[in-house]
Amino acid sequence: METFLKKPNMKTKDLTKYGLKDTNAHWNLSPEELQAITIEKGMGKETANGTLAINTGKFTGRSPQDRFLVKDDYTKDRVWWGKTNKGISPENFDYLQGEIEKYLSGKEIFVRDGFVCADPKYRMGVRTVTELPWSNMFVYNMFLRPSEEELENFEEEWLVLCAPGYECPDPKTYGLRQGNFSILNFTKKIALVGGSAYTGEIKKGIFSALNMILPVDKNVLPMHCSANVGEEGDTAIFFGLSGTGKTTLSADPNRKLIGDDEHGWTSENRIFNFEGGCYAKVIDLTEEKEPDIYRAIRPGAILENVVFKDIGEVDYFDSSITQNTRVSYPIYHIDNIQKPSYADNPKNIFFLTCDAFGVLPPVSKLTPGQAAYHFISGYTAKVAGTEAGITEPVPSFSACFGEPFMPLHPTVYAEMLSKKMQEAGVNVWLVNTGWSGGPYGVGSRIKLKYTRAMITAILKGELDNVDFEQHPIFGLHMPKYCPNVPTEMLDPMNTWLQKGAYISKAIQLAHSFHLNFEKFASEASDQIIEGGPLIDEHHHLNDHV
Ligand SMILES: Nc1ncnc2c1ncn2[C@@H]1O[C@H](COP(=O)(O)OP(=O)(O)O)[C@@H](O)[C@H]1O
Ligand SMILES: C=C(OP(=O)(O)O)C(=O)O
Repeated sequence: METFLKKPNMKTKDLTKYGLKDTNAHWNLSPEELQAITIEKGMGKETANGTLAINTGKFTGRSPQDRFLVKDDYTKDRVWWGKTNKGISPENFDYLQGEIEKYLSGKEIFVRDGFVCADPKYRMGVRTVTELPWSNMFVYNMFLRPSEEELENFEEEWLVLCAPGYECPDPKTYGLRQGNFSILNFTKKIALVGGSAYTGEIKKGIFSALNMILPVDKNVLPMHCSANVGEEGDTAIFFGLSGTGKTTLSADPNRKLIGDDEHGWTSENRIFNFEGGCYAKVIDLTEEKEPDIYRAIRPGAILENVVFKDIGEVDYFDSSITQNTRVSYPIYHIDNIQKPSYADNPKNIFFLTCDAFGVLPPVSKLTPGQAAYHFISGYTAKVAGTEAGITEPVPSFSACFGEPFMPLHPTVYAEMLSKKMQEAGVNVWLVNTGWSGGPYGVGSRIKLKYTRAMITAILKGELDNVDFEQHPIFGLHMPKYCPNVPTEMLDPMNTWLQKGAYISKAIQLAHSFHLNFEKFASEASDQIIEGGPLIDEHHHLNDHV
């Protein structure tokens, strides 16, 4: 394998224009080469079937507080400086960019040219320069892979500089909270990742960029969702924050996978994947429960932060490094995929929420007003793992089911979605993949096989003619019957030991919804406001709590 390390770089592509000097740059190495280099450098090892396994070091998940957007003329009047999108000055960005360039200069580095956006009309070139060989292999897995010819003529629109080994020594001086950071500059079209080797930062950085560029410049709605399509061409999309089930539920052997995390909805009535690969969680993974993901773990894939129980054998139940153990793989590691990764307007939209209180029904049908209300609210629990500092489910509201990645005001995305849903005449469903029988600590997480059965029933039209009843507090319409699902669990109140305890918890949650929605109320129509919980929270809270 030494040949790769010693081979002079024959390409003449110029990195000095980015301020990178005297580098030994490897351009677009194959995944096999990158894997061999990773192992040669002692940065990873192989499982028995030859899959690369690496550790990301200190950061095993995203650090949302450390993500920034440059405050300049481009972002000034556009960005909604909400709770997680922090602003940084252009001068501080230039300083950090210069420091990263100095840090990478003189080093052996890895360059990868790839595309994002599978629809040719919206395709965008991204050049990623990484300090580590396996981060580069991640980019090969996750972005769309150009042909040889496309590589020869490749033109990048965005540049990602990823230097996990560079931590800013005096973060406060440069507007940072700590030494690691992830920053987008829309004017320079550069994404910087410093101090963190969590590969998710690279893909979520470009996702955040697309969440600005696509609606502003291209009239495309960007969505934090997975997507698949049935034999009849019926597309389904699954919105949800991290850990709610986008990847798991979209991997359905009976349907073609379009993508597991990020999609655009065009004005030409098309849903397209931004990416060329998947990034699945592998904690507690078994072949029986998640066969498609399990079988995608083969040479070419990269396992992150897993623990080996024996030579070459991974213990997927070991969370001693992190709960957020992962695997990235090119989408073609899944058998049943849509090629290319786009399809027609969706017929069904699922909002996945992982309700840690055990209040929301496992499945319910939403009216247009409820759909807009729940999209803007983005209620879920952050599940242990993906975000730094989250060790048990924490209820949260994340607008558009992806607030940390959305630079514009949530109502911009919500209005686009409502219009598209109306035009396409879709059904919208709220699916709780979280708790049943009580809150976290008392009840238990809804079994994957039941969630799958609910989704399958909907996709087959089996809930089209069943009776629904309205939830007394949330106003959601719950089916009274669903094939292959115990009927008593369809109304969550039945699963709690004490009805009174359920009602007070539900009212409490409804109250949180109302409080969260206050900041959006002035911009929301009556129809949307009426889509919220039915109760007047103060009156009922007094009655019941
Ligand atoms: N009822 C359920 N529905 C979906 N996922 C579930 C369910 N119960 C447990 N899980 C687990 O929750 C995790 C969901 O993660 P994932 O599909 O990667 O979410 P996302 O793609 O939205 O980040 C997986 O580890 C899956 O096995
Ligand atoms: C990679 C991420 O997305 P998800 O957890 O939804 O896969 C992330 O949020 O860091």
